Amino acid sequence: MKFAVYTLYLFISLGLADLEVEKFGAIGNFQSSERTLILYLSRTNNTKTVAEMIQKEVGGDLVAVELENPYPEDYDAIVKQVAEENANGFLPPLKTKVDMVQYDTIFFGFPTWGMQLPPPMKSFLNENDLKGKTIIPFNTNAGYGLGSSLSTLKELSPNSSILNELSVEGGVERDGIYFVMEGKREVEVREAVQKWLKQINVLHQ
Ligand SMILES: Cc1cc2nc3c(=O)[nH]c(=O)nc-3n(C[C@H](O)[C@H](O)[C@H](O)COP(=O)(O)O)c2cc1C
Repeated sequence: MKFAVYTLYLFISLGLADLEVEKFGAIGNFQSSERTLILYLSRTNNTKTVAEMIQKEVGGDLVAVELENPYPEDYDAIVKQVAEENANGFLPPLKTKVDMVQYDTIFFGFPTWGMQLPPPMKSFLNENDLKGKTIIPFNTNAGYGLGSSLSTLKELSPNSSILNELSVEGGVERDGIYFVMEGKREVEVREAVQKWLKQINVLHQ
């Protein structure tokens, strides 16, 4: 009898332990996606598409960075304005306001502009306190890489933990190549996003 009771107890506790693990896993995932922000700047929708791919994998809130005074449509004009802003340290005011208290994890997406972090992303880091939060950078560029953007991100968020970035080739607006995240390229980038999310342990293998 004693043995039977003990066996029953063992079964119940093992069962409960199993349940606990499952519950914890589910709640863990749920909470992390609830408290995840996917923030991005995008002019020709390449970085936006990567942001949407990330959201599809991990959930979270997708927010575009928008300016109070939008940049000119003309490519040469925006290049000139961004170069001036970078040289003067001008931080363009943002229309986008985010209550950061609700987030622990911030996917931080931007195109490379003038081999730097675009001024609106510098504005965002200046306007918002990301202390104690995890920042996960992602980027698209015309094939020249990230330039100084990651070191600027680190400088402007000294009290955050910054995970390894994803950087992929996007458009080449200079040459009239705007949106490229379709067909074969979309499939390649989606695979790169999934691989990266596993490497940084956001997705499980
Ligand atoms: C103002 C401006 C400056 C750019 N400077 C660079 C650069 O320095 N290096 C680079 O590889 N691509 C540069 N690009 C190209 C973008 O990084 C690339 O097209 C990116 O995929 C655009 O992302 P989006 O579609 O999300 O706006 C620049 C684009 C713009 C509009």
